[in-house]
Amino acid sequence: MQPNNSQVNRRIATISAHLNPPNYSQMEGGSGLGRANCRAKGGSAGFKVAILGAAGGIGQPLAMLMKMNPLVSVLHLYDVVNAPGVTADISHMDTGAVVRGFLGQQQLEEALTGMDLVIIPAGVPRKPGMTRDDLFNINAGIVKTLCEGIAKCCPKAIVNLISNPVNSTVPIAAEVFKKAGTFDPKRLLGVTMLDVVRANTFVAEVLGLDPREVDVPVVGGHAGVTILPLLSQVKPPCSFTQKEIDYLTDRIQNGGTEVVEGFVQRIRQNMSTPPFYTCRANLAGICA
Ligand SMILES: NC(=O)C1=CN([C@@H]2O[C@H](COP(=O)(O)OP(=O)(O)OC[C@H]3O[C@@H](n4cnc5c(N)ncnc54)[C@H](O)[C@@H]3O)[C@@H](O)[C@H]2O)C=CC1
Ligand SMILES: O=C([O-])CC(=O)C(=O)O
Repeated sequence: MQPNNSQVNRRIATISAHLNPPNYSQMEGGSGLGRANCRAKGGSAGFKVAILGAAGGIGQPLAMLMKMNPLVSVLHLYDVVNAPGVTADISHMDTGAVVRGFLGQQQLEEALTGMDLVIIPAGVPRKPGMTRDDLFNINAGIVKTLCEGIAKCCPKAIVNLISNPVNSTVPIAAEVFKKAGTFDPKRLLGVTMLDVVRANTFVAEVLGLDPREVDVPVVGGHAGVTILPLLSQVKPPCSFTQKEIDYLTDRIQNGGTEVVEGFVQRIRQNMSTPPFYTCRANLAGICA
């Protein structure tokens, strides 16, 4: 059956709304997006998510996973390089979320306005021989600027910080939000789930179990000795010899270094970020 004129006009309006999104900062007094303006393609409501650093090794597959997530209706991809190409690619996926790209600091505020969740993998990753702390000087400044934008444009958003050193970037974000009067400890999360994932894997190997059946609580931070696996609290309940405890603690605390050092050859050959590491960090972001 042929669509009638009004149906055709509605379809054209929908397509042009996706291609030419409204200027959010001028809507609703600049106080954020209304639900009615945040529908996914097909019309379902959902969360508005921004990824800052979306063109990087973590950002790109994270963008893909978010585009696959049925809870997400609007996905904003921001980076200082390559955002248009990544946005075009991700937007071709046949899932509901509307994807929009933002390039460079002049578009940061537009990328952030009205967001419910902001995930930050922006910054530099470490190379073999570096500690996460070696990233502090450069990543601290990046995170500070991005968080100032969040405080201004989406002060109620939940913020997931992936950029390292997480032990320091989270306090930096907290200080920025305190200064702006928007700090809420329940809404600021450092992404450390990768430590839990590694702990589950290594403990399952020692116990001879399927990792999906193992739950190891890990507390503390996300670097070396600040990563504290609670091996006395493992589910299912079990016990370890001192040798096993030493082995597991060391392996869990240095899992990131194991990956970074292991890919020295890959980096020399200018190959991209290792796939499992990327995927796990992204799952960590989603689960945090
Ligand atoms: N918390 C965790 O579990 C994990 C954290 N990481 C950390 O995540 C960060 C990103 O790692 P990768 O994606 O592998 O690095 P990458 O170098 O592949 O990507 C970083 C991206 O950030 C962008 N960027 C740089 N400055 C920016 C700015 N001012 N605004 C917006 N975007 C900016 C870059 O253009 C690039 O696209 C690193 O600091 C790394 O250490 C990595 C793995 C796990
Ligand atoms: O170790 C790194 O540099 C990246 C990271 O945080 C991890 O893999 O846990």
